Amino acid sequence: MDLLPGVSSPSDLRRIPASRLPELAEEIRDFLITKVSRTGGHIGPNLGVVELTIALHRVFDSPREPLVFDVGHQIYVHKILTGRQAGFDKLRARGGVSGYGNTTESVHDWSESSHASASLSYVDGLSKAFEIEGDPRPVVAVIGDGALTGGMAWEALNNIAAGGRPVVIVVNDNGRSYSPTIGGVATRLAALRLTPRYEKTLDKFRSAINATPVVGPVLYDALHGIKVGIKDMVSPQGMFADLGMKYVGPVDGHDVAAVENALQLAKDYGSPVIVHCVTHKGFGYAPAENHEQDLFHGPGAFNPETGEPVAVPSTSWTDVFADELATIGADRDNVVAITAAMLHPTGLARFAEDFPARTFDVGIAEQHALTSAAGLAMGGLHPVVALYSTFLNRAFDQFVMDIALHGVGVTVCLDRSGITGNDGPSHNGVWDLSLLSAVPGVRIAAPRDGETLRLELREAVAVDDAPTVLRWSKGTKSADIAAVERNDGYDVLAHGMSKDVAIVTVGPMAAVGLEVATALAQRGIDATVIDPRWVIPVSDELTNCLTEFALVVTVEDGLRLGGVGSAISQAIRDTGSLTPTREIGVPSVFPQHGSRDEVLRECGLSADLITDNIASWYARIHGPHEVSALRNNSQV
Ligand SMILES: Cc1ncc(C[n+]2csc(CCOP(=O)(O)OP(=O)(O)O)c2C)c(N)n1
Ligand SMILES: CC(=O)[C@@H](O)[C@H](O)COP(=O)(O)O
Ligand SMILES: [Mg+2]
Repeated sequence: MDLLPGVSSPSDLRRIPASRLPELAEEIRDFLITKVSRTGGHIGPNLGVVELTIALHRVFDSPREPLVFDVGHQIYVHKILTGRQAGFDKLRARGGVSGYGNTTESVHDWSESSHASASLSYVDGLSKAFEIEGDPRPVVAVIGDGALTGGMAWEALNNIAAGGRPVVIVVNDNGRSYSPTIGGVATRLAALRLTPRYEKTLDKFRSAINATPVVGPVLYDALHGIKVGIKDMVSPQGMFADLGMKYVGPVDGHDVAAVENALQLAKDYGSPVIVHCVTHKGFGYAPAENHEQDLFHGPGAFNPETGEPVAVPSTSWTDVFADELATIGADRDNVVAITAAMLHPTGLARFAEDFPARTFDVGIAEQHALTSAAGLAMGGLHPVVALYSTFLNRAFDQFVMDIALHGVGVTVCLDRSGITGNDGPSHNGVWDLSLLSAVPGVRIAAPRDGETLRLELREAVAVDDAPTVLRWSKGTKSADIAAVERNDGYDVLAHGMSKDVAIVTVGPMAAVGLEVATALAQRGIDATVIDPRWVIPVSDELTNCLTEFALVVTVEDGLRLGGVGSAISQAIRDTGSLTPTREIGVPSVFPQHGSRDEVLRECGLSADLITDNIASWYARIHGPHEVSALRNNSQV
C-alpha cells in the first residue's frame, strides 16, 4: 500500500518504520516527476534532497525546531511532507503552492526569498533569539554548495562559529549550482567528498559501542567528545574547523539512515556543527541525471518518460543577447563576460564557448561580480555582467560606489526584468529602474524587441566612461516593432493626428502601448506612442517633444515609484511646462506567484486597463466637451 497519501505532517512521517523509508523515498520521487513534469519547476534539486528531507523531519521537530532552506528551490519535498501535496497540481501557478518557501502556506516555512546564501543569517538570528529567550532548541539551515559561494554565507558563518549556539548547518553538496560549482570552497568540498571512510569508521564505532549491553548507548554518548576527536582526526575538514565549527561527514545524502544518524549526532552536539551531505542533483531520474547542462535544475514542462521539453521552442530575449554578445566578442577582444553561477540561464554560454579565457563565473556572488567588473574596466577591458534583474538588488552598493563613482565602462545586462510571475515576488525584476535611475552618470536602455536589443547592446559596450545597463524580460522576445520616426533621443512608434496624448513606453511595453493607442482612437482620443530606447537619463529632445502634448502617460514594467515615468514627469516639470503627466507602473507590492500576464494585469499593466485609465484621465483633465469635440473632429 502506498505510504505517501498517509503523510500529511512530519508526525505521520515519524510513524513510518525505518525499514520502509526507502519505499517512501521512491514514492516521493514518482510524485515529483509526475507533478513537476506537468508544471515545470526545480525537479533536479528536489530529486537530490528526498532522503535528506525525510531525515530532517525525522530528527528535527519542525516547526518548533526551524528548518530554513537556502534559495528554497529545493523545498518541494519539505512541502510534500508538511501537508501540501494537493498544491502541486498547480505548482508555481495561481492557486497552487509557490516554488519557494511561503509562510502563508505553512508554519513549517520560514523564508520566502529565493535569493541565495541567506539561510545561515536567518538561523544565526533565530538562534540568538532563542538563546535570549532561554530556549535551547536547535535551528537548522540547508544550504547548497552553490549558495555557499555567496559572501553572505561566510558573514553568517563568522558569527555562528563564535556563538556556541545549537545551529546545525546541513551542506547539501551535489557539486553543482546550475553548472559545476566553481572556486576554492567547491574544491575543498570536493576533496572532503572523497573521504567517505569517515562515515564507515563512525558506523563501525557506533555499532560496536551500541552492541555493548546496558552501558552501550550511555557509553556512546559519553564518548561523544572522543568521537568528535576521531572526527577531527579522520576527516580533514580544516575549512570549517578553523572557524571553530565541528564537522560531521561526508555523509551519503541518499542513505536515510546515515543522514539521520549524522543529523542526530549534530543535534545532540548542541553547538554549531556542519553536516556535510553528499547528494546528486536529479538523483533517481535518468533524464535529469544525464542532463549535462544543469541536471534539470529548473526545466519547463517535460515528458516524464523521456524528459523531452513539452513547449515549442521560441526565440527568447536571452537568445538574442547571447547571439549579439558573441558577435561583439569577435569584433572587440577587450570585451569580457561575467556570470554569477548562471552561465546558461543568462545567455553567456555561447560567449564562454567562443572566448573561454574572457568569461568569468564568480559563483553566486553578484556583489563580487560587479566590483571585479570595475577592476576589469580599470584594467582596460570592457566587462559585460549578465545577471537576473532581481539579483542585482544585493549589489546596488557595488554598482554605485565601485562602478558609477569611478565612471568606468561596465555594461550590466539584466535578464528577467519586470514581472516574471511564476517564481514569486522575490524573482520579479521590478526594482532595477527605480534603483538605478538614482545613480549619477548611469545610462539605461530598455530594448522593445530583438533589433533594439542588438543595437542598444552595441551602443552600450561602446561607452567606456560610464556604466551602461540594458534590461529585458523573461521568455519569448517581442515581435520586432519598427519606428515610424527615429530621433536621437527617442523613436516614434505610432503618430497620432494631434497632440492629445503621448504614451511613452519602456521596453516591451511598446506592444501594449500600440494596442492602447488603437483602442483610444476608437474612443476619439488621439495617441502617439514613443519609445525612448535609452530611458535614463531622460533626453532633452524627448522632454521638449513631450511638453507639446495635452497629456503624457508613461508605461513601464518596473516599480512606478521612482521609475522612468517619475524621471520623465520631473524632466517635463523642470522645463516649467504644465503638461499633465501620469505614470503607469508596478505598485510597491509583493504580488503572489502567477503567470506574467496575470500579475501584470493585477498591477494595472494590461492594455484594457491602461486604455480605461488614459481615457478617464484625459476626460478629467480636458473635460468631456473637449473630448466629444475631438471625437467630432476626428470623424471629419
Ligand atoms: C543571489 C542569487 N543569485 C542567483 C540565484 C539563482 N540560483 C538559483 S538556485 C542556484 C544554484 C544554487 O546552487 P546550490 O546552492 O548548490 O543548490 P542546488 O541547486 O545544487 O540544490 C542559483 C544560482 C539565486 N537564487 N540567488
Ligand atoms: C531558483 C532560481 O533562482 C532560478 O532557477 C529561477 O527559478 C529562475 O528560473 P528561470 O531561469 O526559469 O527564470
Ligand atoms: Mg549544489
